[in-house]
Amino acid sequence: MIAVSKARLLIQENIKMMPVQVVSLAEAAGYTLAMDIYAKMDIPAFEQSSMDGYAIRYEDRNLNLIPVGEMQAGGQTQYSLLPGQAIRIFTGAPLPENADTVVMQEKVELADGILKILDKQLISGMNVRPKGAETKTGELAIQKGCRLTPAAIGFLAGIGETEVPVYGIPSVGVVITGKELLQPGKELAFGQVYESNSYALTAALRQAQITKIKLYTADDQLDEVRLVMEQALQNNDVVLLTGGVSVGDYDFVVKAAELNKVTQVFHKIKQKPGKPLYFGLKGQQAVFGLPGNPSSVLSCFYQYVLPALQKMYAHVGVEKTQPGGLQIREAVLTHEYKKAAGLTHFLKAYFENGNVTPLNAQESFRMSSFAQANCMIELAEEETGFPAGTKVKIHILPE
Ligand SMILES: Nc1nc2c(c(=O)[nH]1)N[C@H]1C(S)=C(S)[C@@H](COP(=O)(O)OP(=O)(O)OC[C@H]3O[C@@H](n4cnc5c(N)ncnc54)[C@H](O)[C@@H]3O)O[C@H]1N2
Ligand code: MOO
Repeated sequence: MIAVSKARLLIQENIKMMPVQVVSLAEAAGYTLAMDIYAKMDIPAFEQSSMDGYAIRYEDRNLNLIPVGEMQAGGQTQYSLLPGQAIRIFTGAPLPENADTVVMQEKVELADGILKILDKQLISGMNVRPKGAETKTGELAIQKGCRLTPAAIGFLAGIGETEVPVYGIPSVGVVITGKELLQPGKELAFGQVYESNSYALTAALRQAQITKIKLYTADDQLDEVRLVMEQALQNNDVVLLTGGVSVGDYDFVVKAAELNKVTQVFHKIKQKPGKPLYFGLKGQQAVFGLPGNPSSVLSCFYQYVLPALQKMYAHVGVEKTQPGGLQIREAVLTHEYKKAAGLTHFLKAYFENGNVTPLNAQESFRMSSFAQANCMIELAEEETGFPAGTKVKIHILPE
């Protein structure tokens, strides 16, 4: 058995980033940019009005001006101002030649075809967006490693990009093992339990931007687990198995991984829940054997699988080595908590205003506390007593 810190390190050291691919901007949300993007053009591509009003020559501001035309956003006609002239202009329209300033329509007086400027605060260049104010041709527009948020995608579209190089987001095969499992909605026979791990994992994967998810099921027989794992490895970048990873006579995940030429990196961590967690590699593919108890599955997902996936698609920064995963904070324990030494404990807990309360029902077969939790408390392996008021490390669960 290895320590939690060692397991985290082994995952970070062994997980490799996904190859770079090009995706259309429309499909790019959530990906991480794999190359610097340089602006191909000046944006705005022309001097542009930022207000509805009148385009003028600043030096003419005290004259009686004659409006001689109109420029609408998208209009095709270009005007050239002569001294004493103005052009009616609208937000987004190109400035006429020789104009340098736009006066808001609220700050003019127009009577009998004569325009007077009333704006005492008017300064030269006011209400004009310079050409290239957003990006200049050849300039770095957005850096490699940026996450493609809605804002980043809008920015890239606005400077004329249509596709972007990104780190691929891994596809994930979820293999559910267990003879006792029944789909929810059907009537339970003796000894059966509702299959819930695939639901929790699929939801957690979707929350982590993973959309290519394939589900597989396998009975508790070595040959079947081996075969299904083989199929999952053929079709996915990452394979998550639940159940069958402990020491019982019907636990075949570790053996099946070996038969599939998956190299074990570790099996068993000094932690509760999720002690029998397995991690192996087949080339660049990662295999996680998640201990079957529903709460162990989700706990291991957040602590180990999520940081691994996030490293693969560079969610946590391209050149950086921080582990990713859940956001970590410190909080003050509201109630005393005791545990034995020897295992790191992850407790389902509720965090509010800097305080954290461990919830009831911490057993790994129970999900009711997890369903109410908004964080997990991490209690160190060798520590035993945690009086109320102790500062503890917490991991914030995604909403
Ligand atoms: N002698 C020992 N026994 C066990 C040990 C040990 O160290 N020595 N470790 C225990 C711990 S801790 C855990 S965690 C479990 C992990 O066992 P497995 O990964 O082999 O999981 P299973 O035995 O297949 O199932 C455990 C439990 O979870 C339920 N389960 C499984 N899959 C699902 C699913 N998809 N949906 C809902 N529930 C599921 C299953 O019915 C069992 O109740 O081993 C302990 N034993
Ligand atoms: O690791 Mo187990 O999850 O304690 O039941």
